[in-house]
Formats: sequence, C-alpha cells, structure tokens
Amino acid sequence: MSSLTLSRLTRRFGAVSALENVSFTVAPGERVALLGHNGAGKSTLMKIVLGLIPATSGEIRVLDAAPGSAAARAGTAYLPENVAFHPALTGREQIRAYLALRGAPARQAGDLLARVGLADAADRRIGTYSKGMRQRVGLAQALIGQPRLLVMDEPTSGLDPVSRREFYALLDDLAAAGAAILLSSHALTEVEARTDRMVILSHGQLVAQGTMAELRDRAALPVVFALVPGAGQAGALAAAFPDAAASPDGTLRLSVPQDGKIAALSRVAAAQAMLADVDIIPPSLEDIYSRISRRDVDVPGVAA
Ligand SMILES: Nc1ncnc2c1ncn2[C@@H]1O[C@H](COP(=O)(O)OP(=O)(O)OP(=O)(O)O)[C@@H](O)[C@H]1O
Repeated sequence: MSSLTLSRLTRRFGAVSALENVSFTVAPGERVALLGHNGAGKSTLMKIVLGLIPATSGEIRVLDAAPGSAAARAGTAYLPENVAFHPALTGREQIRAYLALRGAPARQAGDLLARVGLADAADRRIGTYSKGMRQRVGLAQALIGQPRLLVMDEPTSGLDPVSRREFYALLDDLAAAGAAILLSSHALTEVEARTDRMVILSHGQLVAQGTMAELRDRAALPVVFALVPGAGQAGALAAAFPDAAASPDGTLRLSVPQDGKIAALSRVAAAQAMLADVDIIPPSLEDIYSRISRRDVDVPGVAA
C-alpha cells in the first residue's frame, strides 16, 4: 500500500494548467522531494493532497482515503513554509494549544519540543526565537499524533546548516519508523543526499523522477576537471589543454563526456609536471535540474 498515490492529477485555474497529468506515489518510509522553479505547481499539488482544493481531474488517494476526509486528515501532518505563531506564547504553550486542538494530552508538549531540540527554550516566548527555532516549533506541531504522511513546504528555508542537518536526521528517524514524507525544496544539492527519490515538476508537468543516479544518467552531464597550474606553468598548461576553458579563479576547466573520463584522466596524468592540483567537479543536481527542465521547456506545445 502506498501512503500517497497521484494518478493523472490535473488542476487548472482558468486557462492556467497548474498541474497536468501528474502521477507518482510515496510509499511508507519513503522520503520524496518535490522540486521545481517558482510556479511549477508544488504548492498546488500540496493543497490538493491536504484536501484544501479539489483536482480538476485525475485520482488521488491519501493513506487509502480521499484527500480532506477524516481518515486522511487524521494521519497527515502539514508544515507550511512560513509558520506563524503567537509571539507572546512560549513554545510549550503553543504546542499545548495544538495538542488541545488534536485532543491529545498537554503533557506531550515537553517530549515534542525535546525531539526538535527546543527543550531549553520551551518556556521562552516565541517572539524571542530565531527563524530556525520557529521552524522547529512548526515541526513539533507536525509531529503531534504520529502522522503517517508528512507534507512539508520548503521546510529548511532559512535554517542554518547545523539546523538543517538536525532537521534531516529527524526526518530519517520518522521515515525509519514508517512515515511517508513529501517535501518541496529549491535547495537541490541538499535534498539529493537526504531523500530517497526526487520528483521534478516544470510548468505543472512531471518531467523526471528517480534517484540521483538515475537523474544524472538521464541528463548525461559532462565530467568537469579543474586543473590548477603549478607556479609559472599557466601558459604551458593552457597550451597542453587547448580544449579547456580558463576560469576566473586561475584554474582550467576541462569538460568531457562521461565515456571520455578515463582518456581525460591519462591526459591529466601526463601533464602532472605542470599541475599543482586537480579536482573533479561532480555535476550538481542544479545542473541536472536545469538540463532536464530546459529540455522540457524547449518541447513545442508544452505551454498551456
Ligand atoms: N488560486 C489560483 N488562481 C490562479 N492561478 C493560480 C492559483 N494558484 C496557483 N496558480 C497558478 O498555478 C501555477 C502553479 O503555482 P504553484 O503556486 O502551485 O507553484 P509553486 O511550484 O508552488 O511555486 P512557488 O515555488 O513559487 O511556491 C502558477 O502559474 C500559478 O500562478
């Protein structure tokens, strides 16, 4: 059984097709990242999953129930991008208020706040919290009632690297306990390491989905070597690699197709007397993302 199933989901706003025939699933214990530029349809998709707006056509099942139904809502938690809390309440008071709304015991507040690293700040006013701390209050709220599906809209925006790492560690625990997680993000290099699968939306269409390795293959990106010349060797190195491009940091960038990697390595080894250092720059998800989505944009007839 999947926790979330979308099948040919379409949503139109007048002439605008916010989502067009989008199909994918999220299984229990799976972390799926929803990626796309502004306006790609991520928020619209999340709103439909939460039962806030209906789809124009297609099918959607949330925890084997209709979106917005009592069964779906009971097992689903949502973390909005900008969580707003009452600044005069303490973290503990705010979480207690949410617990009361859910009919859960107020004494769980301490546990929930500790899980998100706010034990020490629990009795301070939220007005004194940093953005990252407010985001954690939102996360504590989302953990009430042990949700089986977590829907998160750009959950790490505004978090510092340490808070991000802690956030993903918490997600790992939740997924290991069987929760399904759907999160949207613009931070591509971040989700590549921390999710199981990525779903890429462009102009409301699903243009690619898969693991990082699958997406890399699909985009067929070149391998890039950064060649750092040794002292006084810049000219000789440039002459030995006329096919490389000079980069503003003084390195030469040699770009070769995946299947030319080994041959390029022997050329680099042969030039070692001229080199101070060599790096292979791995393709980022940003590169992959822009290749794939640009290709999609170039397909005639895609625009609404
Ligand atoms: N209520 C609405 N009425 C009209 N058009 C809408 C409405 N909501 C969304 N849209 C349009 O649908 C498309 C998808 O928007 P959506 O907000 O889902 O994108 P997004 O991927 O979440 O973008 P962002 O990253 O900026 O949040 C956009 O073209 C948007 O203008």
